Parts: sequence; C-alpha cells; structure tokens
Amino acid sequence: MASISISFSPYALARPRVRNPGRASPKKHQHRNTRKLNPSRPQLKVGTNGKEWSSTGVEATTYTRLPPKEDFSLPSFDSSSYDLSSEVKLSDSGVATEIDNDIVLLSDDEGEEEDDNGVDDNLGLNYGKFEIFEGNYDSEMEDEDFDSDEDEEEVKYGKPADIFEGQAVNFTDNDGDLEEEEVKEKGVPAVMRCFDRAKIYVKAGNGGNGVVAFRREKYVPLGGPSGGDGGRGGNVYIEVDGSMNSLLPFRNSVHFRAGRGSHGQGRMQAGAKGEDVVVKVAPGTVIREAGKDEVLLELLHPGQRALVLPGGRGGRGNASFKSGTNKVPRIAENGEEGPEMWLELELKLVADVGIVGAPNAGKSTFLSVISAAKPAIANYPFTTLLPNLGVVSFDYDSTMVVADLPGLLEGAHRGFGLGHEFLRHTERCSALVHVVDGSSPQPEFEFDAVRLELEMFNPELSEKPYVVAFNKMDLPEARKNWPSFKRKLQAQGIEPFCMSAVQRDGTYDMICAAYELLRENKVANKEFKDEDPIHLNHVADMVHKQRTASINDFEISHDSNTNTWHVVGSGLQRFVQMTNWRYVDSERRFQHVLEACGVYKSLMKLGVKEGDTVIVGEMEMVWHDSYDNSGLSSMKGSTASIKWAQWK
Ligand SMILES: Nc1nc2c(ncn2[C@@H]2O[C@H](COP(=O)(O)OP(=O)(O)OP(=O)(O)O)[C@@H](O)[C@H]2O)c(=O)[nH]1
Ligand SMILES: [Mg+2]
Repeated sequence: MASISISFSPYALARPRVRNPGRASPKKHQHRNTRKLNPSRPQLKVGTNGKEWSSTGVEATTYTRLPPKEDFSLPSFDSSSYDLSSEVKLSDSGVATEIDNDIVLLSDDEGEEEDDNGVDDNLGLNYGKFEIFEGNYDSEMEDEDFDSDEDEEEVKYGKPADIFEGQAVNFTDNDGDLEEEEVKEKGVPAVMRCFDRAKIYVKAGNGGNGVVAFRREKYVPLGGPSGGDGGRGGNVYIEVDGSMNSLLPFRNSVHFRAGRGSHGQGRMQAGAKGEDVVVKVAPGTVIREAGKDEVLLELLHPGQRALVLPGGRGGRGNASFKSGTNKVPRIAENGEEGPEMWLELELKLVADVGIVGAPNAGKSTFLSVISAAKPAIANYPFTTLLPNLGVVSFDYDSTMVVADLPGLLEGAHRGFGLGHEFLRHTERCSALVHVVDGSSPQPEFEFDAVRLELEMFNPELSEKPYVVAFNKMDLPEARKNWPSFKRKLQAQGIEPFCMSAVQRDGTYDMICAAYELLRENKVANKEFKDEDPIHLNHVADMVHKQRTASINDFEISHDSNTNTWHVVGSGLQRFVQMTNWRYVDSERRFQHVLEACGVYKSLMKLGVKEGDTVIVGEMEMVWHDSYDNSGLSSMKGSTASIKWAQWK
C-alpha cells in the first residue's frame, strides 16, 4: 500500500495536500514522501503505521494411598466416556524406577517398620508396584489435547528430595511450585482441565464509520451536510446460565467477537449498532484478566449478566461537524475500535454441600441414593473423574445442591490423584459430608488422612462444618470397625453417623443432619451477600475509562539515534485511530487538535528539529519547524479560525 503521503502544515494550510486520498491505510514505518513543502511554514508530513462405567462391586476397598497394582484390574468397558485402558505403568518407565529406589531408600533412612519390598504395614500396600493414572488417556476425547511431548514431561519428574513415612511421593524437585504446577497440569487430561478452567478471547465490535454526504434535492439549494453517524459496535456480555455446570463448552469455542456497527449513510441516516455477543458461563464462575491475579467478576446466580467490553463508538458523519464557521464540513470519523481482552475463567461450583472422602468410599453411591443424579459408580478408585451435582429435595421449598467430588488421596494437595484438582469446588460449599469406607482396614486412618488433605489444601476448608458418614455398614468388616471408629471420633468431639448407601439404610438421617448444618450456615452467607452488592458493569466502566482518557494526557519520549519523537497517550491514540484520512478536512482538524492539546508546543520546548520524525499513535510524520509563531493566529483561513466539533 502506498504511503499515506499527507503533507500539511500544522498551522497554516489553507488547502490540505492529500495525495492518493481514500487509500490511507495503517502501515508501519512507511517510506517518507520527499515532496517539497513550503519551507516558511511548519510542516508535518503524515504517514500511518499499520496489529472434560457402572458395575456394582462386591468387595470394595478404600484407598487413602495409591493402591496396589493387582487391584487395578479393569473391567472392560467400551462405551465409557473415560477410557482408562491406557494408564501409564510407572513401573515400565524410568520414573517408576526412581520411585522404587527412593521408597526403599526412605524406609532405610527413616528406620520405619516397612520391609525391603516397600510394604506398608498400615495398609498392606506394595508401594513398589504402583500404577498411577498420570496423563496418557488416549481416548478419542483426548487425542488432540495431549501434549505430544510426553517424553519431555517425564524428564521433568525429578528424584524426590526427602520422602518419609506418611508423606506422599512428590515427583518434582522442591525447586518451585511453578514446575510442580506445570507437571500436574500436564498430567490432567484436557477434559478435566477444561471442566472448570477456560481461557477465552473477547472483543467488542468496532464502531461504524461516519460518512460525508450533502443533501441534494430539487428546490432545496445548498441542502447542507447530511452524512450520518456510524453505529456503535456490539457489546460483550457474560451471563450466568443456570443449566451449565462446567466450562467444557469453551474447549471448542474460544473466540467471541461482537459485531461491528454499520456505517452511516446519506440523508442523515445513522448506522445500525453491531450485534452484541453474550458469553454463557456456569454459576460460580470467577473471571480474571489473563495473567493477572485480580478478580474482575464473580458470577454466582443464574441470570446475572455483566457488561464486560463496551462496543466502540460510531464515528461521526459530516452532519455532526457542521458549525457556524464550517458549514460545509468535508470530514467524518472512523468508528472507534472495540476493545479486546483475554479472560481466564475459573469455575467453583455453587453447591450447598460437598461430599468428600477417600476414593471408593461410596460418595457417588450416596449421591445417587439421595438425589436423582446418576453418577458413575464402580468398585474402583477414581470412578468419579469430574464432580457430579445432585439436587436433594425434602419438600417444595427445601432443596439443596450436593456435589460429589473425586476421591482424595494422601498427598492430594501435592497433586496426587484427582481430588485436589477439584477441591476448590468445596470452597463455596456451606457444609461437607465426609464419607468413610467402614470396610477399609483402618477407617480412622482414612478419616484423618482426608481431613489432613483438606487442611493442607485450604485451612478454611477444614473449618467448614461437616458430618461424618461411616459407610458400608452392610459389610461385616464395617460392623466390626464401627465401635472403635465411633469411640475415637467421639473422643475428638465428633458424632459420626453410620449408613449403608447401597441398602439406603441411614442415608436419610445423614442428609437431614447435613441439611441442618446447611441451614445454620446459609443464614450467615446471606447476611454477607446483603452487605456486598455486586456492581456488574464495573469492568466495562474501567475499560471505558481507560480508553477515553483525556487527549491532553500524553508523554513524549525521544530517541536521539533515529531522531524520533514518540507522543504516547491513549486519548491521542484513539483520536488518531478515528481520524479518517480520506476526507480533506481531517488533516486540518488533526493539526488543530494536536495544537490545542499542546503537542506542538511541548515538542518545540523539548527541541524538536527540522526533519525529525514524530510518531503519534499509528501516524508517522516529519517535522518542519520554520515558521513564525506570532503570525499564526492572525492567519486567515487557518485551522485556528474554524470551530471544530468537540472531540468525544
Ligand atoms: N457393600 C457396600 N458397598 C458399597 C456401599 N456404598 C458403596 N459401595 C460400593 O463401593 C464401590 C465404590 O462406590 P462409589 O460410589 O463409586 O465410590 P466413590 O467414593 O464415589 O469412589 P470414587 O468416585 O472412585 O472416589 C462401589 O462398588 C459401590 O457399589 C455400601 O454401603 N455397601
Ligand atoms: Mg465417585
């Protein structure tokens, strides 16, 4: 594209010299036009710079640690949405070798009662034969989302620095949380990552351009300017959709662009406004600007709608520029560009009660019994990969939403297992139900381990009110364990409940107890909400404020090597972007505005020299300074004598 080649005098051009009008297009550092200008006047030569199985087991075992290899016999299932047939066997990889070695080492170092095979007396688990569900889910749903650099990922697992009994093996060096986070993130299949996190791009619509037109009608001589204004660009809204309970839809659609405003037309016709775009999110979504910690919005209730990005203003047509001194304005503005942004969405489910517990404790079974939810249930740890929600109704007006979360392992807070990934969903619960597998060898141990994990993840979680459900009372082991478990918890001041989820025995009392807890706590939450009304359009207000900064606020920096002056200010930049160079008066107004806001004066004060390059926004100009200051205002026909429509 040819350079814009507009050469003009900032002060005293009676007739703007526009070469190739209408071809003006933003382009960076175009070659300069060496057209000769009247040396007696100050001249700037202008150029533009171009921007996410069900089988009922008989013998169920709860694991609070990683389970032994032999327990990992998977029933074959074809239609499952989760294909676990391709777990990575750590014993097959270099990683496993490292873990084996370290565990043996650990038992030696610590002098614990653990034999050379790494058998833990507590649970009878052979830690030397772990399998870990880490990464390699090769189901059709994951193919494209897995990082192909699997090898690279394994290399990242370092030798655990210090492992002692009771502590989970940490695959990373303790070097930095960042690395741990990275490895953990990669190990989680995309469908899980996308369940409650998403990154989206939003852009408001550009405003439509204003036009230059004149009324031509029979018997109406001198009809005057009739160019209409452009329509404003579409807005970007974020709305809470009560039917959504995950952010999975954002796996496929990431970009949301509002429509641009239509251009203005003759006969004073303003352009239509651009189409708004509404991004639907699940209740409980927290929104941040990408890369920043500050929370922009927290959308909790269905129907809430927040204006995030306002559309760009439509450019004014020449009818808007008519004034007493400029009755035939040949000028119109470009529409303002719509703002754009990358947003990070994080979902924290809005459930009243969260069901927590070790894998295989019977959490999903419990949810399926108390609500209409049909979560996957199997005699297998980590059956639940994503949280399930269920609504428990007592009668018409007493209902509560219950979330069943993936099982928690010891070490979950360090990224072991899956539960950690989703623990944040319990942050918004008012009460927790802690399901304990009564048939496990040591239910007390399991109970303590899970409590510890909650505390390690977020101390506030461990402070939430909770009820303990000792499950699987239909099994003889559980009935045997119950008296001692009850005694131990009572000693701690906790009154546990016992139930058999499968036989629906004791589940009603359980849920009534949870509801009671919830009622007490919800009152407190309500009071809090009343105190803190949310103003949902503040993001748009902030964006708007940033964009409409005063044109008088600018900074000038100088690069002495290239003799270039950069005039930087968001108000000025917006002005430059909205200036439509195809119209002849644009240039004069441009000079007028630069003069009025003090850019020329400041440049001269700083010592701008003849031939220096001045860059304002996307415009590149050449400075010509030979002029007579005193003669400016008196010059007839100069821009100074024309009253321009106010910049807004
Ligand atoms: N005998 C007996 N088995 C039960 C009971 N509750 C659950 N189970 C069994 O325990 C196994 C695990 O149940 P789930 O509900 O999938 O356990 P979970 O806690 O959701 O497990 P994860 O989702 O893997 O963490 C299944 O085989 C259930 O049939 C019970 O009260 N009695
Ligand atoms: Mg489950």
